[in-house]
Amino acid sequence: MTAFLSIRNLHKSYHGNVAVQNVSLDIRKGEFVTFLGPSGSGKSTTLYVIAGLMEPTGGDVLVNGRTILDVPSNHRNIGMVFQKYTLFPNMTVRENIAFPLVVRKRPRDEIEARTNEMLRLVRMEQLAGRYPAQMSGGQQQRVAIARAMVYEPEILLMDEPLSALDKKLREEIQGEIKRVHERTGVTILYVTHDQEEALRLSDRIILFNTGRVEQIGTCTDLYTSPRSRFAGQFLGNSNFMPVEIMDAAAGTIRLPGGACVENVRICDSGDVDHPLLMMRPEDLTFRKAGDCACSFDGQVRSSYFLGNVMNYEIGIPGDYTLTMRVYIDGTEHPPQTGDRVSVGWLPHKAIVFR
Ligand SMILES: Nc1ncnc2c1ncn2[C@@H]1O[C@H](COP(=O)(O)OP(=O)(O)OP(=O)(O)O)[C@@H](O)[C@H]1O
Repeated sequence: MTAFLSIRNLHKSYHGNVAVQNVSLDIRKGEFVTFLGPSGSGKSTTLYVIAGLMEPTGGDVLVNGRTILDVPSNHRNIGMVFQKYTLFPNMTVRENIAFPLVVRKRPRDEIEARTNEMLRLVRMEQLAGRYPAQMSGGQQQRVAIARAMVYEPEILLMDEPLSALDKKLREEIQGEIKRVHERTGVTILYVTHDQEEALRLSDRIILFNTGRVEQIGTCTDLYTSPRSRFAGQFLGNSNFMPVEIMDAAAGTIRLPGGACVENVRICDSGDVDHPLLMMRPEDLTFRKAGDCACSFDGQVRSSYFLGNVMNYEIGIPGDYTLTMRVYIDGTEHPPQTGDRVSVGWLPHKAIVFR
């Protein structure tokens, strides 16, 4: 991979408390990369170091192979959009967007042309004369994006830009951000703790956990091949169950009830004390009793309807509960609470972390 932006062994402590440790990553030009992880995992700190708003304790940040740590923040050619709307309240939409060019003393006609282009890009031409207080949160964030992009930065950093918006508006602006990315080809680094948002927007996700990079990959990589319990748990829903590994090479495990199963993927994760089997809720299906070696006999504890799928909680021996997501096509009678069922699963889709 030809790296456009590289981070090498980044380290940051605040008064002796480690916030980011040993973070290294490479980002291609034009990529949309999301920093995903729980609160306090070091996502924002990493972003601020790239922006030049914070100095690292160790490590390097390179663009096209050259360090940018000695370049002041305002000369880094990096745009930034924050969670809180940071528009100037006494300026109109048009004046807000034009501001970075005015500060850079660009010629009048260029300012005019670029500002119009940005107003079109975020579809705010109709509201160009409004003041921030006269607009919704979503509209203000679109203006903030236009203002960050007006001087054509090579990199756009976004720190939870949509977390103050409601779900519907968030989805609308996600579409808008995708469009800006496709039209301009700008490299975007996007911080969020919302897994759905990360899946919807990113080319690749960088998963953070306690100041370290836990896993880097495409959305499907991370979902189908998590490398740790943390990754499997953070992205998507999963069922976990302690098992015994009988033969790691053949992927043979023994389930709590004593049954043995082959062909399970075994993964060295480093974040479990005991081998743990992970199964995604949508990889479980109802079977007729006894027709599959890989099945659990259980009883429906509860269920609820989610539009086109049913979510089931199934109690199985050993006091475990499996969560299932089953597609409902309307032609069959789905099991009801209290029904005895057999839950089938596919070993090759399951993972054991050890
Ligand atoms: N200015 C600061 N002074 C001291 N500690 C800080 C400071 N900023 C962040 N931290 C600490 O550094 C760690 C990483 O914080 P950071 O904000 O980078 O995480 P984050 O993943 O972006 O979390 P969030 O989603 O809550 O913003 C946390 O433990 C946090 O408490």
